[in-house]
Amino acid sequence: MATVLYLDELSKNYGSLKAVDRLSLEVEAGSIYGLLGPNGSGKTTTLGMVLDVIRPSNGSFLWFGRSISKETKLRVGALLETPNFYPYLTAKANLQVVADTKQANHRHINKMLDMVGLGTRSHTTFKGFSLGMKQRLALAAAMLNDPEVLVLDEPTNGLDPQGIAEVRDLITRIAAQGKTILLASHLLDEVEKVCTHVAVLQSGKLKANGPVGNILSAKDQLLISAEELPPVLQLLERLPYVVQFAQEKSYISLTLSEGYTSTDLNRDMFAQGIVLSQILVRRKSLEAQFLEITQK
Ligand SMILES: Nc1ncnc2c1ncn2[C@@H]1O[C@H](COP(=O)(O)OP(=O)(O)OP(=O)(O)O)[C@@H](O)[C@H]1O
Repeated sequence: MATVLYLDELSKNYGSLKAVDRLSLEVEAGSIYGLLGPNGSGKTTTLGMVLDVIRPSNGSFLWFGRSISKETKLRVGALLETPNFYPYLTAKANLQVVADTKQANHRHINKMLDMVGLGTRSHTTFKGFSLGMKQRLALAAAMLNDPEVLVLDEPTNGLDPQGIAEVRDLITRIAAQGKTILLASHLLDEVEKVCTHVAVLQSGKLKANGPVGNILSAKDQLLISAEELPPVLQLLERLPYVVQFAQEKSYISLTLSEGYTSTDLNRDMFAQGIVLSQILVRRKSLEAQFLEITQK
């Protein structure tokens, strides 16, 4: 996979505050890369630096293997905050204005309005739009010159649940067209639902990064008990899908490989003549995992 964006020890200091502290990461083509972190963790500053609106204090970054330039900027669309569209112009007229400033072809406008689900509302004035529709129009504007990469800062901020669902769906549809998306969010479940990769930031520092499934997958823990624990422990040794187990007083806690459930375990125990008296699933919340990562 080609590397779209490469950050090498990128840093930004505001006086003594290290807003972004030696951040290194790689965004691969076709990924939906989430920058996840609480307010003030440096997400917006990072996006600002790679979009050339904030000057880094140290470190460097490359887009498509090159320093940022007019040419690389044309390949990256951005949505940093809800843009100021003209309230009394229609959705279509607003996109015409944006197309002119970006020197993008007007023939993409209808296609983009359709893509963001505003095709039938192209003649509605911007002021009549819900917040979700405004955000979708902003995404259409960012996509007008057909960039390979979209950079989005908190794209669902302030939206109601329906607006959130629409924008998230739109992001995954855009990615399905082969675009790369870099998305900053403080919402764990947003990153888990939308992103393929994640970098967890805290106080400007990278705490963890990798595929979302590796970093944020909450493995359920099973708690089981039986009248006699030794035969259970012996069988657990032999079951290939048991990742780890430990006896805790009168019960055993364990985790299973991806794709296996308590039903598989119960069936295999029963086949060996073991009747489990209790099976409990203890779900590890994403929040608990996030705390684990950020407290490391
Ligand atoms: N222009 C500035 N001058 C001084 N400090 C700044 C400036 N911009 C950001 N900061 C500080 O840098 C840190 C990182 O801010 P940043 O906006 O990048 O975080 P964030 O993760 O995007 O948070 P949020 O979601 O609240 O925007 C914060 O402590 C913030 O107060």
